[in-house]
Amino acid sequence: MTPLLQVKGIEKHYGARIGCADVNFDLFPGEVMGIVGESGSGKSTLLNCLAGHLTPDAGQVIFDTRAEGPVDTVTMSEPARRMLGRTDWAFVHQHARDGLRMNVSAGGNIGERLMAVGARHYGDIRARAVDWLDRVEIAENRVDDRPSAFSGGMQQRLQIARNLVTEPRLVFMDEPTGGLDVSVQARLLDLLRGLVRQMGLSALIVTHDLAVVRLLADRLMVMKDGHVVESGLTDQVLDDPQHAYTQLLVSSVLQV
Ligand SMILES: Nc1ncnc2c1ncn2[C@@H]1O[C@H](COP(=O)(O)OP(=O)(O)OP(=O)(O)O)[C@@H](O)[C@H]1O
Repeated sequence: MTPLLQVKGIEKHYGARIGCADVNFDLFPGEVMGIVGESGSGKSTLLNCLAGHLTPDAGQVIFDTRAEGPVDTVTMSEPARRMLGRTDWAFVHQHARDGLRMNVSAGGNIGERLMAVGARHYGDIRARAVDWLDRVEIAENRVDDRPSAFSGGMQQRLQIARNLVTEPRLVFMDEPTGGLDVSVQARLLDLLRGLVRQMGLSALIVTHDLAVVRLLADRLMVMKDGHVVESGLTDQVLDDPQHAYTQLLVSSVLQV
């Protein structure tokens, strides 16, 4: 099987400071990879390098595109990368307002993504928007409301609907449950788990919350000071951590 994503020697510095270095891994279709580590370990830098938001100083990010097969997204043109962002990729931000258009209705937020990939028929677009609102447990009668009228949890669910409606080949998620109340997090996590399973999603999920990776990720990479210090199957890494830092990370949570 061709990997969906091949990450080779990715490195990013901010002046003399290491953002991330020497990151190598493959992601296969239908796989969910968790990236964990404490604050400042380089998780967001890595995710942003992979999603084309930051240009790495070195390395390759080879993505198996729908249109042309495997392509290095680091060296591809900016317009081509932006097109990938609208078609093959999706990015779920920690703060829903970074991933939503706050002055556009909920239905419009979902419909816009569909139009970006060529949908034109108003009735079809609206029907799919309503269907996706339902899938993320937002009542149909909220379709014309703006996200600013939604709670934080609803906004996050809307952001997820907007991202998944076009059935992207790869979903990047940056702390998708961060900043929400614990009970809201649990519900969102449950919903995400259902969607990941139903859709067979391929995803990269950055989080500092081991419960998130325990529930969602097949595999795990543990980062410290910009480097991957341990990786493997999620259950294996969490139940039998080999690296002292992973042991510390796991033991610092009571129960995951
Ligand atoms: N724009 C920037 N300019 C300078 N240094 C940065 C910048 N962004 C990140 N860094 C540094 O790069 C390193 C990795 O940061 P990064 O934000 O990727 O970590 P993180 O694991 O995602 O942390 P958090 O969970 O707090 O977001 C840190 O030392 C950080 O201070």
